[in-house]
Amino acid sequence: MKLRFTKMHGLGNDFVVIDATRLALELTPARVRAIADRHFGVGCDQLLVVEPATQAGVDFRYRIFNADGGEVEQCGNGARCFVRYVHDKGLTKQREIRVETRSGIITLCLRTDGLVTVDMGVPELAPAKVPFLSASDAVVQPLQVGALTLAITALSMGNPHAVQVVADVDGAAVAEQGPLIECHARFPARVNAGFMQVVGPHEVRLRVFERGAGETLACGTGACAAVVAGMLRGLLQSPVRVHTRGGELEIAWAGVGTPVLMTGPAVTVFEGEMELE
Ligand SMILES: N[C@H](CCC[C@H](N)C(=O)O)C(=O)O
Repeated sequence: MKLRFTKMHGLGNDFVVIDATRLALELTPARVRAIADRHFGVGCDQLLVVEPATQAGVDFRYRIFNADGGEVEQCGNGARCFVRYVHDKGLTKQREIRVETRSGIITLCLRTDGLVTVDMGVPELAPAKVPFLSASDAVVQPLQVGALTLAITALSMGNPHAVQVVADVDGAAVAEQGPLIECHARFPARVNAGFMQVVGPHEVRLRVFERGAGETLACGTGACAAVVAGMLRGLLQSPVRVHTRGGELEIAWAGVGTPVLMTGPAVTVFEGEMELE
C-alpha cells in the first residue's frame, strides 16, 4: 500500500508523521521498524500517528512508536510537532488542542511566534508508577550498572526516566551506560536514561539515551524529567533552559503535584510517499 507521510523534527529528534484520521492503518512492530529504518525505510526516531479522538472533550488521539517498533506512552518533542502538523494540514483551526495519549490527556498550544508550549502533565514520582523496583521513594537512589553505582532519580512523565547528574555531558559515558540503564532489571518497562550537567540554577545541558531509539539529539520528556529531578535535588529553580545537542527547550515546573510546561520549536522538513508492505 502507498503511504503518505510528513517528516518533522523537534530539535533534531525526528519523526515520521502519518494522518490516520481517515484511514485504517495496522501498524505492526515490523512495519514500524521498516518505516523507521534509516537505510531501507524513511528513517526516524519515532513514528507519530494522528487518530480521531475516542473520548469527548478531546480533539485527537496521538499514538507514538519508537524506532524499535514498541508503542509508548508519551513523546514531548513529538507533541510539539503534532500540533503543528494538525494545524498546517487543516485538521483543526484551533491553536490550542487537547490530545489523548496512552498516558493521559495533554494540552498543546501553537503560539503565534511559531514556538509550541505543551502541558506535559504532572510528573509521577512513586517508584511503582514509574515503574522502578525500589523499597525506597528517596529522590536519589543507587543503581548498580556494571562495576559502577550510579546515583539516579527515577520518575515518569507518562514514560519512564532515570536521570543522573554528570560533570560534563560531552564526556559522559552515554554510549556505554545508556543501553545498560535502558534495559536494567529494576526498570521492568525499560527506561530513558538522562545525563544532566548543571550549568546554573536556571540552566542545564542534557543528553538522553532513549528507550527504543538510542541517543537522540533531543528528548522532550527527558528534558522535563531532568528539570524535575534537578529541582527535587535542590539544584535547579524554575524556569530552566535545557541545552540539548539539537537545540534549546524551556521547562517550567511549580513543584510536586503540578504540571510541567515545555516550550520549544517544531519543524516540517518534507512530505513523502512510501510503499508499505
Ligand atoms: N523513547 C521514549 C519515547 C519518545 C520520547 C522522546 N522522543 C521525547 O521527545 O519525549 C520512550 O520510550 O519513552
